[in-house]
Amino acid sequence: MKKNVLKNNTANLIPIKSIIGYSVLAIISGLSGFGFITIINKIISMSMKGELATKNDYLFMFLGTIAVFFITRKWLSSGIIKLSQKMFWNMRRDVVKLILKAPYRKLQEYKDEVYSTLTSDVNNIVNASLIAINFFSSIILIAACLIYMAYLSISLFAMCLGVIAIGVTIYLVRSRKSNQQIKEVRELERGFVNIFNSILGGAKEININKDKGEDIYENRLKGITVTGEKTYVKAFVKYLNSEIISQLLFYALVTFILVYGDKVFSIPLDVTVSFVFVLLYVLGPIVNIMTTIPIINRAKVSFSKMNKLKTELQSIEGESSIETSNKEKYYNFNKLEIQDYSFSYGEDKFSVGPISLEIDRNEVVFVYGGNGAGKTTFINTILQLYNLESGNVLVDDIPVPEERVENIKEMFSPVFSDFYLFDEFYGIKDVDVNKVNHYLDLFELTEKVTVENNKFSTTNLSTGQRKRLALISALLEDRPILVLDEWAADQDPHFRKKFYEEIIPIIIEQEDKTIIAITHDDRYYDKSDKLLKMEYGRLVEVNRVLETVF
Ligand SMILES: Nc1ncnc2c1ncn2[C@@H]1O[C@H](COP(=O)(O)OP(=O)(O)OP(=O)(O)O)[C@@H](O)[C@H]1O
Repeated sequence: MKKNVLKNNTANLIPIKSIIGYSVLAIISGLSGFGFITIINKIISMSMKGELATKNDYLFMFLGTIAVFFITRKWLSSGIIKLSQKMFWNMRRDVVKLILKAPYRKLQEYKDEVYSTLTSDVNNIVNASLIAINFFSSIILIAACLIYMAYLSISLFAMCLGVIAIGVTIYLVRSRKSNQQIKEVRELERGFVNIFNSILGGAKEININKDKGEDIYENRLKGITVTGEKTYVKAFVKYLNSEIISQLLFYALVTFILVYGDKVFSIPLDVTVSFVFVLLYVLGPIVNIMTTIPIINRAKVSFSKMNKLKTELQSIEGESSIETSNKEKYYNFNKLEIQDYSFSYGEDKFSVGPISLEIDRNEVVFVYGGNGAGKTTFINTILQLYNLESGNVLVDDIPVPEERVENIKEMFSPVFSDFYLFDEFYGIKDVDVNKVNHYLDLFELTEKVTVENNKFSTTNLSTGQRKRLALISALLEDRPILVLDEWAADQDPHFRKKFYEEIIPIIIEQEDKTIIAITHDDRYYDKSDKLLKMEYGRLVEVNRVLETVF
C-alpha cells in the first residue's frame, strides 16, 4: 500500500529530545553563572576578613566557569536557532497536513483560523520556545542563588522569601487580566485575517471603486487594528508595571538589608555584603523571567488555539484508505445507486433530499433547476464533500459500508463552477503527453498552451479557456465519472455546441466515462440520457429525454 504522506506525526512537531538536551545545557549554563558569583563572593568575603593570601587559585576557577559558560552559551545559541527553525517548519508542515486531510466543510469554516495559526500562532510558539530555554536557565540560577542565600543567612533569606511571595502575588493577580487581554487580541487576529482575505479576494472591485476599499479600511479594519493595539498595549503595560513594582520591592529589600540588616538580624558585615551581592546578581534573571512570562502566556494562548484547531479539523470519519481492489471495482463500475441521500447546512437552513438516483456506466446525466434550487449542494453531496445526514450508496448493487463511503470520492473527477486550475498534473502518474496534446487540439487550445515538463506552459488564459484546461486535467485522472458544474456557461456558442454535440460523445465512447453535469443549456438537454430537475432541494422530476415536455 502506498505510504501515506499525510499521516500525522505529532511526535516530530516538538522535538522533545532536543528540548531536554538544550535544557540540560541551560542548567549547566545557569550553574556556571552561579559558580561565577559564588567565587566572587568568596573572594570579597575573604578579602574583607583579610584571609586571602593569593588570588591565583581563584583565577583558574574563574577561567573554568567562564569557559563552561562560554561553551554552553555558544552551543545553546546555535542549538536554539536550529531547534526553533525545526519547530517552526514542523508546525507549519503539520498544519498543512491537517488542512490536506480536513473535511471540506470544516475547512471552509476554519479558513481564517487556519491562516492565523499558520502565521501568528506558529510564530508565537516558536518565539516563546526560544525564550523558554533562557527562562529555564534563569530559574536554575535563581534556585541556586536562593539556596546559597539561605546558606549565608537563614533570617535574611526568610525575609527575602516573604518579599518574593508578595511580589509574585501582586504579579499573578495583575497578570490575570493581562492574560485575558492577550486572548482577546488573538480573537481579533482572526477578524483581521477575515477582512484581509476579503481585500485580497475583492482586489479588482476595490481597485475600481476606491470607496469600497476606504469603507473596509475605515469601518472594519481600522477598528480591529486600533482595538488590537490598545488591548495589547494595556496587557503588556500591566505586565511591565507589575515588573516595576516587583523591582521596587526588591530595591526596598536591598536597602533595608544594607541599612538595618546588621542591627536587626545581628549579621556580620561580610555576610550582609555577600548576601546583597547575590541578591543584586539574581535581579537580572528575575527581570528576565518577568519579561518572558507575557511571551510564554501569549504562546500558551496560541498553543491552545492550535490544538483546538487540530481537534476540530481532525474530527473526521477516519482517514480514507483506498485499497487497490476497491479502486479497480469503482473504476469498472456498471451502476452507481444513491438511496435517500439527504444533507442540511444546519438547523432551519437549506437542505437537500431525500434523493434517490441510479446512474449507469457511460450515461450522460444533466441536472437543471433555478438559482438556489440546490444543484451544487446536491452535487457536493454526491461527491461526499458534505457529510450526509442519511443515505446509502451502492456500487453494482453492493452497498458501500458506512466507513468506506468516503472512498466513493475515488470515482469522481469534478470541475466545479468555482474551479481551481492547477498548473501541474498533481496526483496523475505518468502523464500521457500525446493524450494531452490530443485534448489540447480537441479543445482548440494548441495555439495557446503546450505541455512542458509535465505541466501546462501557461494558465494565464480567459475564463472559458481555463475551464477547458481544467476539464482536460479531469479527463487525465483515472476516474470513471466526470462531474461538471455549469461547465459550458463560460464557453462561446461555437464551442458550447461542439462540447455538447462532439466532445461529450468522445468522452463517453473513447474515454469510457460517465458524466453528471449541471447545466442551464436547455437547447442541449436532448444530449443527455437522464435529465433531472432540482427544485427546493428535491429532485422533483426525473425524465428520460424522450419523455420530457420539451
Ligand atoms: N455554505 C452554505 N451554508 C448555508 N447555506 C448555503 C451554503 N451554500 C449554499 N447555501 C444555500 O443552499 C441553497 C442552494 O444553493 P446551491 O448552490 O446548491 O444552489 P444552485 O442550485 O447550485 O444555484 P445556482 O444555479 O445559483 O448555482 C441556497 O439557497 C443557499 O442559500
